[in-house]
Amino acid sequence: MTVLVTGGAGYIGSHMVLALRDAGREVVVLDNLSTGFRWAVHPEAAVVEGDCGDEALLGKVIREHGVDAIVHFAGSIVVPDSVADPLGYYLNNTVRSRALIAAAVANGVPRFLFSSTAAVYGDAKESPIVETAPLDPVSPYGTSKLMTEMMLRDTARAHPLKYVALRYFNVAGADPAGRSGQSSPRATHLIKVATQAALGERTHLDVFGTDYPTPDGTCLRDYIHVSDLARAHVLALDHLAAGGESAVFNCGYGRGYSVLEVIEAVKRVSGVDFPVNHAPRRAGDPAALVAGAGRIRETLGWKPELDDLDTIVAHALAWERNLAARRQAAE
Ligand SMILES: NC(=O)c1ccc[n+]([C@@H]2O[C@H](COP(=O)([O-])OP(=O)(O)OC[C@H]3O[C@@H](n4cnc5c(N)ncnc54)[C@H](O)[C@@H]3O)[C@@H](O)[C@H]2O)c1
Ligand SMILES: O=c1ccn([C@@H]2O[C@H](COP(=O)(O)OP(=O)(O)O[C@H]3O[C@H](CO)[C@@H](O)[C@H](O)[C@H]3O)[C@@H](O)[C@H]2O)c(=O)[nH]1
Repeated sequence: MTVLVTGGAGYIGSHMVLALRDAGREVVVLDNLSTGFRWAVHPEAAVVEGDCGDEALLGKVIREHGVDAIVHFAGSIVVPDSVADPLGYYLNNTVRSRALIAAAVANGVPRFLFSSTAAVYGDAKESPIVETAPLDPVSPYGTSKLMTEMMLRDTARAHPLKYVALRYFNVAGADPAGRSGQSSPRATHLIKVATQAALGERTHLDVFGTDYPTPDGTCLRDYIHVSDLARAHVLALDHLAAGGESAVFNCGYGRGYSVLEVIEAVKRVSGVDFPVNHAPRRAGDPAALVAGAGRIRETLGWKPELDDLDTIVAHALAWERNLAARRQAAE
């Protein structure tokens, strides 16, 4: 079984490649390296530099490598950018996903995993949010992902293709063995930015909004360790290979931490008291996003191994130090 991983040079995709290689699977990565890094890909995985919307290239890769499962991470991920450039997001996340699904069907690939997001729920009225909650994205990013979920649902009804859509909550941390991590210098994610502040790479951290209807006034999020998330994907592939039905799963631990709690954790773990400013709310931030996380445990037997905020922060910090050392070595 060869698994095609689109976006395998990116943050989450590179951890999936590690998990697949750790499980002894053959892997081919397709990535256009727009935000990913070739060095982030496990050395035993094949790498094709190209676009996941290029149907001719996809057909060639699928046939040459004998691909029988596709895991689709490639996409654009910054919510405010999607508000400024909706058509760019619909092109990269929706139109190109359509091409990839079409190539899967045309070449008889039977299994497909898709990186979806908690953003498909929008401003959820309930917390925790279960998979059957209303789908009402408030950003083009969320809509672009929901449209792909719908394409997969309809395609799976018409063709012999089974799929799993995994709706990630807030992905954080880094490979415990230090082989990969969040490497984009422009990343906007809270834990990444806070570790950069702890290491003096940023002067301070802004807290976007302190007047939310939450216990301390800052937003609640469900932070899931990237390596636990990658293992969930391996189990989802096993589920489909064993004849399991197409499904949609939330990926989170089912517990929310506030922005201030995360900052405290980064200060505690790093031992550095960096400056924190209170700033206005950021557009499009829901107050609370916490996963109803039962379905994935019951269906896939997924058991988190790294469900601990300090562990997530410690691994993120270790990776940030690793990146700093790489930069120094390159100078
Ligand atoms: N990071 C999160 O918290 C989070 C949360 C929910 C969902 N997701 C989803 O997970 C997936 C991976 O996110 P990430 O955080 O690893 O982001 P990332 O930017 O690190 O990875 C995306 C990868 O896809 C590649 N890529 C982008 N467009 C491409 C294209 N058209 N053809 C080929 N390659 C392309 C990039 O070069 C990069 O390597 C995305 O689909 C994202 O929407 C991420
Ligand atoms: O410098 C910062 C960065 C973030 N935040 C806050 O921290 C929380 C988390 O923000 P961030 O880490 O940027 O993640 P989200 O905006 O929650 O989005 C992530 O998680 C979503 C699912 O929950 C996914 O859909 C998105 O792709 C992914 O980027 C939010 O309240 C932000 O306002 C700050 O206060 N200061």
